[in-house]
Amino acid sequence: MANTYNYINLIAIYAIYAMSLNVLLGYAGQLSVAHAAFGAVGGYMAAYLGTSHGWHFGPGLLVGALAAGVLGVLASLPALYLDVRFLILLTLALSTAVLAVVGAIPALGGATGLTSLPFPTIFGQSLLEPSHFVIFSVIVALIVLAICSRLVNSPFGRVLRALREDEVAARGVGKNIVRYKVTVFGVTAAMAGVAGVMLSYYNASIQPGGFDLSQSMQIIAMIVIGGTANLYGSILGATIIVLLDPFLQNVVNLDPDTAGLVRTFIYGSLIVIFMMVLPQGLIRERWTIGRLLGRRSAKTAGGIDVAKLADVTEDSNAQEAAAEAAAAGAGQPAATGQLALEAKGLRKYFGGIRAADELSLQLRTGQVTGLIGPNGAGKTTVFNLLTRVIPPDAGTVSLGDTEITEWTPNRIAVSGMSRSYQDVRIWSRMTVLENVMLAIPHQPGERLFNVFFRPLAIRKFERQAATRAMEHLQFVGLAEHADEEAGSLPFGDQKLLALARLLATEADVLLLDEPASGIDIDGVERMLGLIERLRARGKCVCIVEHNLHVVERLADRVYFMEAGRITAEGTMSELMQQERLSEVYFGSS
Ligand SMILES: Nc1ncnc2c1ncn2[C@@H]1O[C@H](COP(=O)(O)OP(=O)(O)OP(=O)(O)O)[C@@H](O)[C@H]1O
Repeated sequence: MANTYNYINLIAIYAIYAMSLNVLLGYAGQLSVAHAAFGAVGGYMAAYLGTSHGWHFGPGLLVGALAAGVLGVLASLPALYLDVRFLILLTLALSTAVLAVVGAIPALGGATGLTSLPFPTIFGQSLLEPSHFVIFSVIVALIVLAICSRLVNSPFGRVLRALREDEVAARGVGKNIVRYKVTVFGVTAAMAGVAGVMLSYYNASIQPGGFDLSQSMQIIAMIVIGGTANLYGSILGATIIVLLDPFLQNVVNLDPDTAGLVRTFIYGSLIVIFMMVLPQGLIRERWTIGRLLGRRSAKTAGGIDVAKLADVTEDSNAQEAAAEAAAAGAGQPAATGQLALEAKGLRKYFGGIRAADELSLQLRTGQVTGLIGPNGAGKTTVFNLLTRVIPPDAGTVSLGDTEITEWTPNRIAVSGMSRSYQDVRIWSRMTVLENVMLAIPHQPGERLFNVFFRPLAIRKFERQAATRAMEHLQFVGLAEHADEEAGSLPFGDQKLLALARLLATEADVLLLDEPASGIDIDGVERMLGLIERLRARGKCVCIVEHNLHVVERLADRVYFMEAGRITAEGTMSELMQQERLSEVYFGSS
């Protein structure tokens, strides 16, 4: 029986590790091999305070979690500037550094660590035996499950999933990815700190070796096997990995040393096998207990039932009007022909490549402006400069009367200008509805404080957001696909989804990068019709497009670009008269 309690305690503690890493890795897509090291920081902090300063377990647990959280925040800062692949190296270096430091501090016992930790006491009760500890460890694991579940099933968690799939697109709809990354590193490291404190107090000792890379790999194995982006999967993974040891020793009859080696070999092999054969693990992302019991689970991150929004999809004039109004944004249509955006003297060189030079343009409300030119002329670079995805070497950009040259891309996106991408960049593993909802600006549920302390406000906003998103989907004709995974849509529908997402940002200046490329004739017709309706509602639209028929039909004014410069402008028919344009497009002079 004592053994059973022991395993339950270990499963609970490792489930805390695994669930918190799953939020960071499985949901937010931030690869970290330093999770055990965060546990070490928490564990050492509490153990030191307990052994040297007589601190009680409870305050030590809180301070340990806080210390690990602070280290998590610090680790996130260089992570902001690194491609996700280099995060492994960063966190590996961090893990090695943490263990080297704790191993070198005499007050922390060097390589032998700290031993004879006092028995933990909770509300005056000493937890002397595994059977005493078990209620506490299970309760803490359930609290961590509740916290993680609330986090990932909130609008905040929806943004984390968008970061995992396409950070650029998340920034493009106005999400401050710095805030999300720092928060998720800090919160998950703090939870790892809790696991580290519990593990050291449970073992009554702490050594650097208990938190090394193999421990981190063990936690990663729990996630990969159980299910990335599924918290129940983390608990299952923790159970499998913890019980592997007694299985090898008691069932296969290996001695403890051999069992240790075989176990490490099995982790490594299982990680590789699962990643190749079952990359989402035993329990897939969208599997919930309800779904496993046969209930159809079609809820948004904020818990809104998609089926209940289905009436929006029914065809009626009122809903058409709502969709039209949602697409145009609140309020009256802006007066046609007003200056909405002006760029002056933009310059961008990539080494010796001139992508933009002395480039000035104006975009007006209620008009479609075309940006055309041969491959490599710099058209997409212009969009990148206007939205500051890349900073210009020189020049200014103004949105209305406000200069926005130095603004961040996310600030620009929530201030009235948003863009689409040649390669759509939808969040494939999220539903169609979630893709659109995520782009709605100023959501209270995207703030951590509100996630835990203002659930009613979140629910109310979420209901409104879901309705608005359905109206945008209605506008582009995708409402009946709301609950489908976005990646499963045909490419033409993905382009329409990208347009709906763009409209959800409520921007008045819309930059569309090749909206009609790669789709069939019916799709092109549908897309053009939608853009015309947006223009009629006063939106300022700029399209980059190679298909001159599309430009001719849509654009009120056209800029022709070559080698980073605008070399001609006018209506399409005016430009068609120019020899240079025929030469570039039709190869004649
Ligand atoms: N981030 C970058 N780093 C280096 N060079 C770049 C970068 N972005 C664009 N370029 C270069 O700048 C030039 C303009 O590229 P851009 O993609 O803006 O052209 P484009 O007119 O949109 O082309 P296409 O019609 O083929 O999409 C090209 O030579 C391209 O290789």
